[in-house]
Amino acid sequence: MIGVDEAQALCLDLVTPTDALDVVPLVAAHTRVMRRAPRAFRAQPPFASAAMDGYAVRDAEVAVGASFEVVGEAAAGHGWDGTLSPGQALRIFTGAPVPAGADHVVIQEDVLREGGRITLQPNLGSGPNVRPAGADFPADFELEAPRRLSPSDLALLAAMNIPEVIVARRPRVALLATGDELVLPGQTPGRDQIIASNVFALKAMVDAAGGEAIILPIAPDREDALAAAMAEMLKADIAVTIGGASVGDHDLVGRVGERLGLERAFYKLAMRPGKPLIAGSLGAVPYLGLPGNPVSAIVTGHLFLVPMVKRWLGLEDVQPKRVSARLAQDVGPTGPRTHFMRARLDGDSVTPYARQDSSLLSVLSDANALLERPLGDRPRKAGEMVPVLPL
Ligand SMILES: Nc1nc2c(c(=O)[nH]1)N[C@H]1C(S)=C(S)[C@@H](COP(=O)(O)OP(=O)(O)OC[C@H]3O[C@@H](n4cnc5c(N)ncnc54)[C@H](O)[C@@H]3O)O[C@H]1N2
Ligand code: MOO
Repeated sequence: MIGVDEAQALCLDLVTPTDALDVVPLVAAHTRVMRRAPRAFRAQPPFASAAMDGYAVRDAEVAVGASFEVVGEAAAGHGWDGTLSPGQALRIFTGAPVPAGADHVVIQEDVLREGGRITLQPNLGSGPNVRPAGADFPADFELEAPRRLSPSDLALLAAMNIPEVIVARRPRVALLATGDELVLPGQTPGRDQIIASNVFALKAMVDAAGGEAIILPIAPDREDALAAAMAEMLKADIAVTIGGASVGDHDLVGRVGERLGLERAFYKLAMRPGKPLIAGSLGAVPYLGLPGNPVSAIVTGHLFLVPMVKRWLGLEDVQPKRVSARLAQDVGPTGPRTHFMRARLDGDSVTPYARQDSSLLSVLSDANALLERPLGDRPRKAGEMVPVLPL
């Protein structure tokens, strides 16, 4: 069986970053992946501007007791066109262009004004209270791409006078739950049935990663019906089945996939939970066959599906973040599979849950991290540093 790192690399290899692009206005661009680096063509601020309300003067003339004649006024949006001469001051407000000849704004609290003159007072601050032109960004500034646009990115793009951005289209990710035992929430389950659950977590994860998950009708454990349902996924950008991946008589996904031209990249990996994962191409569509156990499906979704969505969008840094944390308690040795233990991360202290069965959604919901225990690892003591994946 292959290891987790190799499996992650093979899954990414299945995906080509899309060249399907959308042009969207800034108001619709939050979390979209910007693919072209836009250029500002205008510095910010575009002129030296006052950082405080007060009086613009020459820095060389600033001294306690110095006195100036006030010759005019500048406010934000309303500059003053002249040039200050020695001995002159300009009344100025925050955001106004600093006039030629001035390079210091004395704040009004440091000034005594009498009629048309000001005198600088003993508590004089140091200044200069002037924001140079281009202090935020220069005229040739480019915002690096690809990037997933944050709220601050949107403000920066607006300041650059960019009203719309070129972003990757969202990948359509088809999610197909399989199994005769499943019904949707709100339906009435039969005596031997349970509620399909993990598809809702996977949809939320895909959507949050920048994709557009489509939940297909549940497919039964019959070859022809499953083949028809899986054929629907050939229209998607990424295809995902859930369940039926293991070795049981009713685990049909691999076999049916092959009828539809599935080329496997791998089947099974040394990971707990998630061993019976299938990865490959279904026709031309990147495909994952996730195991059905809810925790297995969600953990493999986190480690393999979400990075595939991000790669499709054109992002480079796609793997889940790992941090280092201190074990809060002793843990035993691991077996032949890397164990992603459901855990609680508090500050830099990590505690695995006692119950680790891959059916336990209540434990996963309480968890906020996965404690990664490499395969064949020795017992570890409380206080040792270990890798952790925040959820
Ligand atoms: N003899 C062996 N049996 C099993 C092995 C093995 O190696 N040899 N592997 C086990 C492991 S590990 C896993 S994980 C499961 C995965 O099996 P499948 O992918 O075939 O999943 P199913 O059998 O369809 O379902 C497993 C379990 O999860 C429930 N399920 C399925 N889909 C959903 C859903 N959408 N929402 C909620 N719950 C779901 C299903 O009812 C089963 O209880 O196989 C082990 N067996
Ligand atoms: O690998 Mo299974 O996912 O342990 O339950």
